[in-house]
Amino acid sequence: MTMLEICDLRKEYRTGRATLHALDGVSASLVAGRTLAVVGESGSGKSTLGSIVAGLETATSGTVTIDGTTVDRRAFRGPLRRRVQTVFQSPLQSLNAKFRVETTLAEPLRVLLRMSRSEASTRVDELLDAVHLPRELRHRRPAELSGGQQQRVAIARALAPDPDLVVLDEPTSGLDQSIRGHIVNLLRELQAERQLSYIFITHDIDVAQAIAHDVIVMQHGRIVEEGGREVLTAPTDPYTRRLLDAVPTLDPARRRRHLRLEALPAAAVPDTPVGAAINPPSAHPFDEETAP
Ligand SMILES: Nc1ncnc2c1ncn2[C@@H]1O[C@H](COP(=O)(O)OP(=O)(O)OP(=O)(O)O)[C@@H](O)[C@H]1O
Repeated sequence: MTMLEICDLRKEYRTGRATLHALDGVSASLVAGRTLAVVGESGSGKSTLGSIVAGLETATSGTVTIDGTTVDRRAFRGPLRRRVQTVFQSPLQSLNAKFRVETTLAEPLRVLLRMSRSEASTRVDELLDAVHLPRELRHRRPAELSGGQQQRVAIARALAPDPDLVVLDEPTSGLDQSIRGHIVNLLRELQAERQLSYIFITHDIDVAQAIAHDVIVMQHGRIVEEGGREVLTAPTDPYTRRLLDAVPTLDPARRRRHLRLEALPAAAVPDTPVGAAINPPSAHPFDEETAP
């Protein structure tokens, strides 16, 4: 079922006398339980799109609906505040440096799910388990964690209020190559367990291939190509081809080992909806992959 509809979205910024079209008529949709990867060069409008969907910015015109509810500031004062969460490139954008992990994770539970202190405390352990972090880390502050651990805490924080849609804006870009694969695997595992829908913004084509079910390629605020993962292996648009050509050439098997991606059980891949232009689940690039 389509959960997200983006219709003719425009975002303009006035810069002096000029008008910059950060988004210039973007339309897209996302079926529940799937990942829409948004790729494109720097400045193409990816983050602007994610910020509007996440209710962090308002569009100049156009609409975004989530399960039929129009996304606007008012909607984000209601249930959408719980249902849509974000993960950013820098975990420190989501984590308060002064707070211990347990405070960071308990806050959305207390505020958005109205849990008691003891309920929230138990749930903090469950969230740490879900992102494969030792429970003892609950007593640490962000500075006492590695970059990968910080990003796992940021993901746990996004999961805390039990969202339906997570907007991930370059969540692996600040991490070492070896850690990226672990985070991608974690996100895929969480998606399968919780039927999460993702908007995954990235300039990293390998990561996009690893996580995407559907892809949009953006340039100058417009979609220049869209489709299933094959957009990233057999692009038809010259801009997408140039984007892919800019990626250092590694053969696909080496890329997968590079990212340390693990196979998920077949059932973990969301069902292919009827009529969706994407590869069947068995064609997922990592289904046949075993960890190196
Ligand atoms: N607050 C703002 N004021 C003016 N221009 C802005 C503002 N925010 C973004 N822009 C411009 O809008 C365009 C799209 O920016 P956006 O951050 O969405 O691109 P992006 O594809 O996410 O880039 P990157 O990968 O570098 O983050 C850029 O030209 C950017 O300079």
